[in-house]
Amino acid sequence: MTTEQLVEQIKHKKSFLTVGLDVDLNKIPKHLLATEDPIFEFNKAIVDATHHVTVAYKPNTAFYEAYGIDGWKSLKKTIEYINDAYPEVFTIADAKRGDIGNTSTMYAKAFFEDMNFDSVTVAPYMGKDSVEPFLSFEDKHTILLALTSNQGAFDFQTKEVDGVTLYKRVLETSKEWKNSENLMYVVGATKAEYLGDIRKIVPNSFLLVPGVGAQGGSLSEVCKYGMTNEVGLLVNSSRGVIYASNGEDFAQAACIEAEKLQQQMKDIMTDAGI
Ligand SMILES: O=c1ccn([C@@H]2O[C@H](COP(=O)(O)O)[C@@H](O)[C@H]2O)c(=O)[nH]1
Repeated sequence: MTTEQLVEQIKHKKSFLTVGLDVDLNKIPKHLLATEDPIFEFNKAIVDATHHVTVAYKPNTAFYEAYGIDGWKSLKKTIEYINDAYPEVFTIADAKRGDIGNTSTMYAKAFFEDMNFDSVTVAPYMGKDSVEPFLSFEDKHTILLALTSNQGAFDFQTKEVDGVTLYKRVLETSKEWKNSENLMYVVGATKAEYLGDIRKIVPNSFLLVPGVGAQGGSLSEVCKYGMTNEVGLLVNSSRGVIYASNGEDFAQAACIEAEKLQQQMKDIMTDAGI
């Protein structure tokens, strides 16, 4: 998917909501456990109930890898279902990969070719040759971790190295890499106050912003400092949407939560004249 198609979808749906498909078999409704593939059945119901207000789905691969081969099959079935039934929706493999060049090429093939995701999250700290293999895929997007939502972000990312804050160095340096137009960045919603500085370095790049909902980040603060005139944000909520209920009404409850977030996004976009 091109960035233009993503922007079109955002304007059409008046939404920049990303729903995180972080499926934990201990949290899903009990009646689904009797089905052949409970993870897929859960995801399908969530996607069918929320796609009208959602522009991206973000399965975190950890939640599938934890179930071994069966989990990986459920992930593949999920992405195939989204791509077939809702091809306009952007897909993100939250895998946080990155390795020496030839290994990164194999990671990129796994997510872009075999799984056919639109994007994958990548850790930047092995540097240019670990990221460029992802960037070479046309109409695919690499989402580099910049300033993460967790407390541990303060251990390294906000520290100064040679007079430059590390996350700022990640942003500045990565802009010089080959095909850097295919780059997006992760910035946690819990770090909204940093978004002004981040936008000085990457004024137009899309930012994937996890951390609203369960982690307590504020949607309005994120938009105040991080929104561009084409929105430029994909704001993620995982647990806050998908576990709104663990009863038989789980999909309907997820729909209600997703629609609430979309309504707030629509209001913010309208106020900004988008
Ligand atoms: O900085 C980061 C990077 C990734 N994540 C991931 O996003 C979701 C958030 O889930 P919630 O349930 O909405 O808290 C999850 O997959 C994280 O691994 C993040 O939270 N922060």
